[in-house]
Amino acid sequence: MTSSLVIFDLDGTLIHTAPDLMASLNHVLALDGLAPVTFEDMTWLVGQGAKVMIERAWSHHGYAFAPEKLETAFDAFLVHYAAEMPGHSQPYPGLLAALDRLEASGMKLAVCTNKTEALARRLLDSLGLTGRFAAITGGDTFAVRKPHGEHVLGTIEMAGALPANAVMIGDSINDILAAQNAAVPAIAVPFGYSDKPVSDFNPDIIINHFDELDADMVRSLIESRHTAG
Ligand SMILES: O=C(O)COP(=O)(O)O
Ligand SMILES: [Mg+2]
Repeated sequence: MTSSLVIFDLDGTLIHTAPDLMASLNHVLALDGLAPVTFEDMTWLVGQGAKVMIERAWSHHGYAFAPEKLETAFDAFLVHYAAEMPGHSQPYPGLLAALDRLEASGMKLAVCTNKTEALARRLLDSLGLTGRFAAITGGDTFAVRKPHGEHVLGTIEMAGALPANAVMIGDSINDILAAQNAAVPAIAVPFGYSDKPVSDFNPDIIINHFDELDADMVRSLIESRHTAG
């Protein structure tokens, strides 16, 4: 039988990265003399990768930018963000124990993030976590990214699992929609970066802390999907 697969979003789900993302974004904004964004703003700036984050911050400031400026700003962001890694970024409380529990039950783990794959790998490397995941895919790994279901399905395939045995855990509407588009059960966490309550996205279940996540929960979500047809 194929192993179950638990797929994690990265920013705001596995790792609390917003302070470092914000520092690098504010560095880029300052290059154009723009005011910094606040931590509150990060709840709607994060989710579609760094390029969209920069564009959203520019629009927020009413900054009329030429599209070619985006590549320069993105490069400046990458240099700043990668240089500080892992900075203040840390796994959320209870995460490492939850990964241990799932692995001990024979489950595979994967990461499906809209960060670029290189940045995601670098961050996970810097925290000593890369080896725990059967697959790590980013917003640039495939032709599409979350909320597209193919990003989730591609991650499942790379991890050597089957959609019928997978669940997705995330903090934003992109994660829950991507799971729904891939027809896999969705677990939402309310402690990440979302400007709307995660209950608005109709996940199958919400966990408030990683202490709640175990193999029984994953199995019952997968089984309930099968009985529901
Ligand atoms: O960095 C982002 O904008 C999104 O990253 P995530 O998909 O890991 O939440
Ligand atoms: Mg996220």
